[in-house]
Amino acid sequence: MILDLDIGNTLSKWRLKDVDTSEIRSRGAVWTREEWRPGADIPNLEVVESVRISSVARRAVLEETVQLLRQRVGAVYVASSTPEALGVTNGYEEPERLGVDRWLGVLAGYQQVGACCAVDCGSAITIDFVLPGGRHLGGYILPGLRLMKESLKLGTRNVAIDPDSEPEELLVPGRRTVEAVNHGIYMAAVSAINRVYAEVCDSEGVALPLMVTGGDARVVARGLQVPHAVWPDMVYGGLEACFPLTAAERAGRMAGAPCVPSPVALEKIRAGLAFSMLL
Ligand SMILES: Nc1ncnc2c1ncn2[C@@H]1O[C@H](COP(=O)(O)OP(=O)(O)OP(=O)(O)O)[C@@H](O)[C@H]1O
Ligand SMILES: CC(C)(CO)[C@@H](O)C(=O)NCCC(=O)O
Ligand SMILES: [K+]
Repeated sequence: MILDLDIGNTLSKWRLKDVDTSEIRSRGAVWTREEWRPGADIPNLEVVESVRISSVARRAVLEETVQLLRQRVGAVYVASSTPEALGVTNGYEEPERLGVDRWLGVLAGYQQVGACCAVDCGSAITIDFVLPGGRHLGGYILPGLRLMKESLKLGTRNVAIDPDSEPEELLVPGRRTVEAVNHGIYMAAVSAINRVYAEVCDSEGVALPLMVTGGDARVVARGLQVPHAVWPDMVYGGLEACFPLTAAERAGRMAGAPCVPSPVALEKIRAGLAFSMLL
């Protein structure tokens, strides 16, 4: 079994993947600040042969995790942001400073569709771009839905946006504090992504496929105006592409990779942008 670990700022997600069949056997999540110690929420390490890790947590968290896993598991692979990988060149001035979850998302996206826009809606919302030919441009970081809400300190932190609500409901003026906050932060996230996507496609002269991942991907994606795919396992896809272990992975197939719709024509994106500038 392969253990894939995605250690985020809030949650550490894991999944167990069968080396022989490439099937996902189980999944779970634990709070990142908690100790990585076997228990109900932790996979059984007895069955694990290799571990692949993406971590954006404090260095100490990763070090402790790796140290513990090395005692029990044959092979431990830790992903890092590099100047170049799998045909993509990292757009950061200091490539190693690009969050590795962003880098893995970009690599997965490029492997799946080539040039693209990769959005991660987690503790932070990140928006990254790769052009045809593999040049990563860099991207944008804004607070995630939860962080925006907590920073307001209006007593609404425990009332989450219902992930099943329709974007139309979420965009009307709120008539209670909790509604005003939820609708406000939803509007902030969704309109930032719509705008940044259009601006970058316009200035680079290319319509890009769009992929969305992270804990808030589903609800945020519903407010996006252009074709897109939700890809919950996008970061894991990057781990698979960097450290292929199964036959399917060696053939370039990532588990759970979605069918990504073609983007709308660049003229349409430009027309939408021109229209929003008039408002
Ligand atoms: N059970 C949950 N616990 C915490 N957050 C959740 C949960 N379910 C959904 N979320 C939402 O998911 C977001 C966290 O997403 P994700 O799990 O992708 O975070 P993360 O990986 O810790 O983030 P990052 O990688 O940006 O640090 C939160 O903003 C929250 O709104
Ligand atoms: C932005 C986050 C927190 C998103 O998970 C992560 O990618 C990170 O810690 N990045 C380092 C800073 C950067 O990417 O520029
Ligand atoms: K993440």
